[in-house]
Amino acid sequence: MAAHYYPYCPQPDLTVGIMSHTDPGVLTVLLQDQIGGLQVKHGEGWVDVKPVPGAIVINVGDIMQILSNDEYKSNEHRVLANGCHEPRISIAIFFNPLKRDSLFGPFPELISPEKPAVYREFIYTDYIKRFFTKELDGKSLTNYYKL
Ligand SMILES: O=C(O)CCC(=O)C(=O)O
Ligand SMILES: [Fe+2]
Repeated sequence: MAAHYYPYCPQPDLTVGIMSHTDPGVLTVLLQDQIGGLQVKHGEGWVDVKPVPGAIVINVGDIMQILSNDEYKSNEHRVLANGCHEPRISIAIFFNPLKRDSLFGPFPELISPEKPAVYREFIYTDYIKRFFTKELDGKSLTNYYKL
């Protein structure tokens, strides 16, 4: 779980809240307050994920993309710097695999001659180490494991 606190930024055009990234796990459940600033990539552009009172945001993570052999796609998202005069708060709960020493890769049921495996297998511990030693930079984690 992560609790994010985005203080007021007097020059929001000069920086960002969180750089563009995808979440590495299976799914993320995100609760944001009413301030706004979360955006999701759509094509080459960015779309505001407007706060809806009582609603949660579900992000598909990279491991879901890999396990599903690209049936589900992890979504690139970012948070703008907060130009509002009150802080923004969000809480993210990350659902991650428990068996960290096991091999991960596309489910065999989702591999066929028509749809070969898109990703090679790997140990989750190595994968998560890679995530924490790189910058937040869009879809580089899934791209790294592509065949
Ligand atoms: O603060 C937000 O709305 C997003 C946070 C986020 O992307 C994350 O924790 O991975
Ligand atoms: Fe995220």
